[in-house]
Amino acid sequence: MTRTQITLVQIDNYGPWTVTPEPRREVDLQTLQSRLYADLCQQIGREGGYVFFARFDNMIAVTNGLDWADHELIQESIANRYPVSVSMGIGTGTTPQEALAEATGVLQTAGSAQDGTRTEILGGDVLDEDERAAKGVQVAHFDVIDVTGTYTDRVDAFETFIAIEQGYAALMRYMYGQHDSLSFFVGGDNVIAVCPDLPASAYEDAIVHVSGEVGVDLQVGVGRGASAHDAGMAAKHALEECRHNGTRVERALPADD
Ligand SMILES: Nc1nc2c(ncn2[C@@H]2O[C@H](COP(=O)(O)OP(=O)(O)OP(=O)(O)O)[C@@H](O)[C@H]2O)c(=O)[nH]1
Repeated sequence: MTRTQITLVQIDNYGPWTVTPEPRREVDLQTLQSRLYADLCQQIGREGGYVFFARFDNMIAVTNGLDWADHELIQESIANRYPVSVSMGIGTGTTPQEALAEATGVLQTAGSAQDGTRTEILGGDVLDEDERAAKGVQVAHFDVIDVTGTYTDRVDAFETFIAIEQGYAALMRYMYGQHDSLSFFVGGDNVIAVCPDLPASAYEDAIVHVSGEVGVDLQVGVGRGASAHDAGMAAKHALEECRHNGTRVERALPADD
């Protein structure tokens, strides 16, 4: 059974900071946001976690391999090196949706994202040792079939961008609404969904739905592991199987599944 640990990372009091004492240069904000994201990717990734940029001021991480001390260290390191600090809410659940709702509740209960006195919150529950060792993360790596031949080499780059974003929007809504899964665009034509235990038919239905709604054709590899990294690598290999076999859905799940 999946048991996902999700960490919501929120930049403290960021809205007011972006306009104090006057609006800050947009390129500087973009640089700060992308550096902070890259930094978190590296720090969370070192422990096998994944972090997604989401809205950049709110980033969502799958942190099954990270304990309380790991979170504390990351938070301290960010505050020491950036002009902003971050708060972190941690939640766990049998679905990613449930875990994120819990993580969000931790920060919302502590106060507003735009409260200058609510800074560096660290709260919530982490998985216990047994749960951390279990293969509790399911990752589905979706990509567009032949994006290069259908879009990149044929149509205007902005038309391609719109098509990919529409596919992403249709997929993220479907996977969240139907399957309590959290899907994130990760670049190119790729979307990574963090999912609970789902049968192959759920992924097939999602692909049919997106194709019917916005005409974007997807394939998906699904993996399972003790960390997002392990599950994600298995998913990438399964996606290669799709390419090799010409199939839409391939799953690489542990033998005891
Ligand atoms: N983040 C991320 N991006 C990737 C990955 N693989 C490919 N990409 C991006 O996706 C783009 C398209 O690559 P592909 O999906 O291999 O190309 P394709 O034409 O759709 O080919 P098929 O997927 O084999 O149908 C690349 O230019 C990269 O930007 C990946 O594993 N992760």
